[in-house]
Amino acid sequence: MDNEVEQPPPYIHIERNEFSYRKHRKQKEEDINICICKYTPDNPDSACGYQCLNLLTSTECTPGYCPCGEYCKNQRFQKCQYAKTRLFKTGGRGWGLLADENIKAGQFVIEYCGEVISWREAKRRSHAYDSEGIKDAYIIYLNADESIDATRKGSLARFINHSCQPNCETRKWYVLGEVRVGIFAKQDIPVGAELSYNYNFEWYGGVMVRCLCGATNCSGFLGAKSRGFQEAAYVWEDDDGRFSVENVPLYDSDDDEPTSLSEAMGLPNGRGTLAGSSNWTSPVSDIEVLESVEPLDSIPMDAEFIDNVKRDISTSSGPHANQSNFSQSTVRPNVRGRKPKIQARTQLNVSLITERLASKEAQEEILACEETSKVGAAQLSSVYDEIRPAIEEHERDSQDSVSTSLAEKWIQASCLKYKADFDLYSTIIRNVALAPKRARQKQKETALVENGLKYLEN
Ligand SMILES: C[S@@+](CC[C@H](N)C(=O)[O-])C[C@H]1O[C@@H](n2cnc3c(N)ncnc32)[C@H](O)[C@@H]1O
Repeated sequence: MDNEVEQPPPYIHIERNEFSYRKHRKQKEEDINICICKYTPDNPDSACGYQCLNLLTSTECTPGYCPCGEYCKNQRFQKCQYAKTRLFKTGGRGWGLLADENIKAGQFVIEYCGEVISWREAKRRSHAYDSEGIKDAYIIYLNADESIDATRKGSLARFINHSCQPNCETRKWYVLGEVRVGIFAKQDIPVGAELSYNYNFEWYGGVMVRCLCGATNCSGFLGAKSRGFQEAAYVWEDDDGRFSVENVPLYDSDDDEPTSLSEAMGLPNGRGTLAGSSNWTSPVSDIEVLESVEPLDSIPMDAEFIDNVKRDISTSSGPHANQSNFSQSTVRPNVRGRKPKIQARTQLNVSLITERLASKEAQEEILACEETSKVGAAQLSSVYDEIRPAIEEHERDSQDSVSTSLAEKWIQASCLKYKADFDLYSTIIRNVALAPKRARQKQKETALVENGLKYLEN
């Protein structure tokens, strides 16, 4: 009889994050938040229950400082107060974790432990794991500078799979001066149900994985919304029954077969041709192309912008340059003989755009928006100056450690600045797109005046 029970690939089990590239931060006394809870035996919830100020700000109480002492219930990460879970083998998604007891909505399930590493190291390791053939990704985002890597060392949380309709979520908590990531139940989870959360972390290149979560709103691939996903093209079934993807094209055509290299290069037997050839018809509409008009991003913010635009775009030419404001998308030959990828690169109709942006109305409108944008930028930079000491004190370039009121100020200033920038760009686009309407309106007005004069003459 075969007594061997299948086990997941080996890893080192830890229940505390490990710090190899830097030391664990020591919590300074002045940084310790002390709540005002009081333990009373007849009301156990009084000991750092749902009204605890620390709990409400996702901060664990510090032992020795909490007024509730040993009764404090707000030290779940420190005391590893996890829900009961169990490993199991899924169909097609490797190992997974399931609830081994009923879990209540909002309950802390488990901490995502691993090695705390810098973003640079995360990127390096991710590529290294990829080339070592490690298919499962265990690196998650911690903050602007750091990640947690549970590939070699981690807690059971490393086995929780992704779902586009998850029953858990990740939450960040401050514990003794460090940020830690916990998995929390989003809803009541019955015993035996698989635990899942949405992998909202940046997918560092490498192979893409087809999502097998089965949710109706499934986005198709793990990390489908990440930047890394844009690079990729093929779905294959691995030996272990998992689907992986390499080089997924940005568009989804009705026939997904690979094209030959000659097709991809636009040679005579191919359907597509490189930009500039009259055979190619772009499936990308003008509206879609508008979203990615690159030169508009780089229009300088001063009164001489028209001249600069003229200079910047005077070199663009092409067969379609005089047909519309934004002409053909270009096609990048795919070196691996796959379908050509449509790139939303555009060529501009130079004279038309210059003419439209040169109108007095356009200039006035754009300059006014530019002014608002400058005010927004100045406000943002002054708020940043306020925040800087707090950031420097905490030796990290994030707003994790500033007060809520300052963070709110920062958010308001950022929104103002983004809105001003948006207004500026949309004004430029509107002036390019709507100028003919304005011209027609003027013609109409002139005609009305002329007709009126004629009427009076008669
Ligand atoms: C953090 S690990 C989860 C545990 C993993 N299943 C294991 O066996 O160790 C993430 C990896 O699990 C697999 N995975 C997780 N969720 C998936 C899903 N919804 N569909 C397909 N594969 C999934 C992918 O290979 C992914 O890189």
